[in-house]
Amino acid sequence: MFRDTCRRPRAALPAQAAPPPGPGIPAIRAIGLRKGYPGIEAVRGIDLTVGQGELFGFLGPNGCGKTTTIAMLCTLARPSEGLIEIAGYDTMADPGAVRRQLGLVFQESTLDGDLTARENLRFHADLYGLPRAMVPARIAEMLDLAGLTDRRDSLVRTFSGGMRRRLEIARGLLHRPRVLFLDEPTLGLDPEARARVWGHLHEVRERETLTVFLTTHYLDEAEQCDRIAIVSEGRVVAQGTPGELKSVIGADRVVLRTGDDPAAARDLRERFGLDPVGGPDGVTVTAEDGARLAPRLCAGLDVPVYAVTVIRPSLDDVFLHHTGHRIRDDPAPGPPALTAPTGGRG
Ligand SMILES: Nc1ncnc2c1ncn2[C@@H]1O[C@H](COP(=O)(O)OP(=O)(O)OP(=O)(O)O)[C@@H](O)[C@H]1O
Repeated sequence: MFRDTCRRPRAALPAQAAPPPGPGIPAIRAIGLRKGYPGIEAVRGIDLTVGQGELFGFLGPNGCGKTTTIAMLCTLARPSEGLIEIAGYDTMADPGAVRRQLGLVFQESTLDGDLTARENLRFHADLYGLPRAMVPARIAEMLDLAGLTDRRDSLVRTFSGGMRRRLEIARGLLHRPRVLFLDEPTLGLDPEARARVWGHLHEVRERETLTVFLTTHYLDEAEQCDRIAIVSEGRVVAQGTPGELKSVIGADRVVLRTGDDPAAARDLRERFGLDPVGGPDGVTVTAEDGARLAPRLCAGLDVPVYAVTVIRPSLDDVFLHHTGHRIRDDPAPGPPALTAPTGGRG
């Protein structure tokens, strides 16, 4: 959550959309980023490179330094050490040019409930100094994108949580930023509202050339990221695509429910060279590619196979492996499982 280190910029911001960064220039580049507060080193040497157009997830347990890092990337807090470039602009040397590149959506709503949706957007357009002639059309475009055109003249305090989030994202995009920072964009929303916010985000990414830097504690949101960095105690401890991160921590598990588990275990050992483990759910083997192995096992065992389940390592397993915590403190949903009933042989 953003605290006092992290305030919205007060000064009016530049009028023109920033020119696009040249090809090959990262949307975000941070080198050796550190930030200390009295008695605590919140960020302890973070390196990050985020490419143009990426949906980048920044995950970590509470208090690991995510918000402090975002505050520095957004020019809202000064690093104790390190270099940051946003679309090639140095945050320290050229903060104005950097802010022109940024859209910010914080955990806590900064909408004015006593203004309408349209008035909130107009206020933001004035704050960012958008050319007056383009404001009505851009506001209409953003309201349309947020699915709020028919509520444009309603007071924001009458909006649901999901509508507010969509309006906040629309507002963050009004001045055509190159990089959108989203701090827990769907926190506290019900599943339907979360799905709509994500639908909105995907549509935005199709329409606008945009890099999204996202923090989330939701597993399904992390799964949608192109790449993820996992932070623990102020450092990046793992980085990669969701698939890469999962493949590093281990293999798939294939669980077989059979008519004769001891015989199946013997077959698995002798014919397939596997190392089966028995349990209440059946016989389990591990494999690099469980989905490919499962049909071979079904076809090759002499005992009847009633069901086969392939369990892949989840991002939650990855998170636990690197940080010692689950992504959420409350029980997370289990990993996606492919269960195929089968007649087997015999
Ligand atoms: N202004 C501040 N003064 C002193 N300590 C701070 C300040 N802001 C953050 N901290 C401390 O720095 C550490 C990192 O905080 P930060 O808010 O960056 O973590 P976070 O990963 O964003 O946590 P959360 O997921 O709970 O929002 C924490 O120990 C926090 O208490």
